[in-house]
Amino acid sequence: MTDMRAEISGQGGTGDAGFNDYVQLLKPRVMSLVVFTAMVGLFVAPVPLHPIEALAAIIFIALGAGASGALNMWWDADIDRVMRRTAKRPVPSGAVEPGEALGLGLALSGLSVVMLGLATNLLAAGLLAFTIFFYAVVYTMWLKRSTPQNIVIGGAAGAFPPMIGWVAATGHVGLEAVLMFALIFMWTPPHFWAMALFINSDYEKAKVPMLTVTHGRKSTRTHILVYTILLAPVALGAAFTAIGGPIYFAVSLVLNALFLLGAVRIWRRREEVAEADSYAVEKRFFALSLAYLFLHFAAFLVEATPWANALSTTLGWESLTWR
Ligand code: HEM
Ligand SMILES: CC(C)=CCC/C(C)=C/CC/C(C)=C/COP(=O)(O)OP(=O)(O)O
Repeated sequence: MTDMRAEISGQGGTGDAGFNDYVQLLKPRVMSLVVFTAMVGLFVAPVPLHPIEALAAIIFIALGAGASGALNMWWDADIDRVMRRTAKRPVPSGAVEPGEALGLGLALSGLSVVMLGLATNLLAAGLLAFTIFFYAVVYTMWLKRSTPQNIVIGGAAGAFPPMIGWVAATGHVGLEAVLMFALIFMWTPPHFWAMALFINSDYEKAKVPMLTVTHGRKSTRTHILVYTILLAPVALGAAFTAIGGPIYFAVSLVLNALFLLGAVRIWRRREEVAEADSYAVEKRFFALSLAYLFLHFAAFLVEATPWANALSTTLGWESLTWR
């Protein structure tokens, strides 16, 4: 099977991979934010884990996330080879054999799920297994090449990590875990489509039916605005739950105002103008999307500290909170 995929994608691999090639296989940059959201889900949960258990849970969720990245790179080697942004990745560049990427992805998936189950609970392990399956099989092998809604549905995979963290600590799914899921789920389309606006030619070349390819940039701009509008009440609503508070609310208000302004600017942009300035506004919006998610989750973390609790009590925030 592996050899067959290697043949299909026309690559054998030299096999002379260094340690860094294996690290790159785990998509460390993207997964760093994924793991941060999982860590926040774990720390803001109402049941504190023993520090050793918490550290183990974060390590195994990170391993699982990396494993899903390796499986994605194994399956996508043929299109990654065609796209400028991804051509130097370890499998398409030939540094890592396709079979090695598959083997590492499967081994780390199994290891991370079993170890998370042993370190925390079965539900957390089951959710991790489902998330790996959703990203590697449902998104990568099925949706990515078949529908422009690929990242809307597939985005669920990236939304599960804080829920896994929460469940690792509590053993069950709570309202707050669902809200953290919803926040990432609604954030993913503007995050991804902003980037698709300025790397559309890559997807066109690789024949991946991203929204920019199938419906054009104008429609994608409208989609970004719609999802950014829908995202705001989800993000702000979390302020009035047990994981929110006045600091989170203030941070979220500013971030949503900036994100909405950015989305409106993107929506109003004429294509000739965007092309003339090399998609500078779209690139800034993509960078803002990363700060948006990071700062929302950092604010959840701040709200879990004793002095933030004291501030909430002083302001009477509890009376506004849905518990
Ligand atoms: C289906 C969902 C998603 C898609 C299709 C998507 C797609 C992408 C792509 C194609 C890139 C450029 C990556 C590169 O060239 O290395 C990127 C960057 C990034 N994404 Fe996403 N993303 C998704 C969800 C997420 C989630 C859930 C997170 C974190 C919670 C995330 C965090 C990041 C980060 C941190 C970067 C910047 C990486 C860097 O600086 O190299 N993404 N995303
Ligand atoms: C715990 C766990 C298993 C977490 C997984 C989290 C997850 C699904 C993150 C997805 C983020 C991501 C790298 C999308 C890239 O899509 P792409 O593959 O289309 O991007 P590419 O073109 O850069 O390969």
